Amino acid sequence: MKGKLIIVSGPSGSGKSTVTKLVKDKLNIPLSISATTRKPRNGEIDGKDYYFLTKEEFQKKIKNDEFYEFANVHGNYYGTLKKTVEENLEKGLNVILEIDVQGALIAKEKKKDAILVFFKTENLEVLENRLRNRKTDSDEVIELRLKNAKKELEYEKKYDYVIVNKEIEKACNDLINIINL
Ligand SMILES: Nc1nc2c(ncn2[C@@H]2O[C@H](COP(=O)(O)OP(=O)(O)O)[C@@H](O)[C@H]2O)c(=O)[nH]1
Ligand SMILES: Nc1ncnc2c1ncn2[C@@H]1O[C@H](COP(=O)(O)OP(=O)(O)O)[C@@H](O)[C@H]1O
Repeated sequence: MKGKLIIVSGPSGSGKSTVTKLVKDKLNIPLSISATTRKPRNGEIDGKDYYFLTKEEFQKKIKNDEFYEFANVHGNYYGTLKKTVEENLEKGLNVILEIDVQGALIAKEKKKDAILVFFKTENLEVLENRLRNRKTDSDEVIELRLKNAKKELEYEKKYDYVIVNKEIEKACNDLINIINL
């Protein structure tokens, strides 16, 4: 049997990385590492958090048709490599992609039975507090992410499930239940 493709999106700061990492560990789902032209944050490791590429390297991969999907998000390119998705699904492994709303719709077009899960916080104030407390981004970057959050929230209705991330443990269980449906 082939694996399931689960796609997780949500505004920056909604907690999708935190919850997805915990769920992947718990269910033994392999990591799917995206490529990006964003600069690494403190503590981020190339080949673990992302494949950090130059714009030229990224564009070469676009030209060589290496991406399952890609998009420009908050001013940088992000993309999922085809091999990350296709090899694992063929092996019968579930794949979780944590990607933006544009990429999610591209992936859903390609694989109609993909399950789309949208993460959000109770309100924008909580989102802003989480982004500020994370201390990974400058004020300018946070402002842009909050501005984009309002647009991203309009995509919620296109998703199969919505998780309001209040308690981490509850959000993890919600995601596990969706995967196991
Ligand atoms: N389309 C697409 N989006 C991605 C991919 N990888 C990450 N993203 C999205 O890019 C956005 C920014 O990610 P990141 O810079 O890590 O910031 P964060 O969301 O604040 O943790 C998020 O919405 C991610 O879901 C990818 O491979 N493809
Ligand atoms: N349920 C939660 N309650 C409180 N803080 C959370 C919760 N989920 C995530 N966080 C924290 O909020 C911040 C943003 O989470 P993160 O997973 O980086 O979001 P995203 O990947 O959506 O940008 C991080 O500092 C994380 O530790």
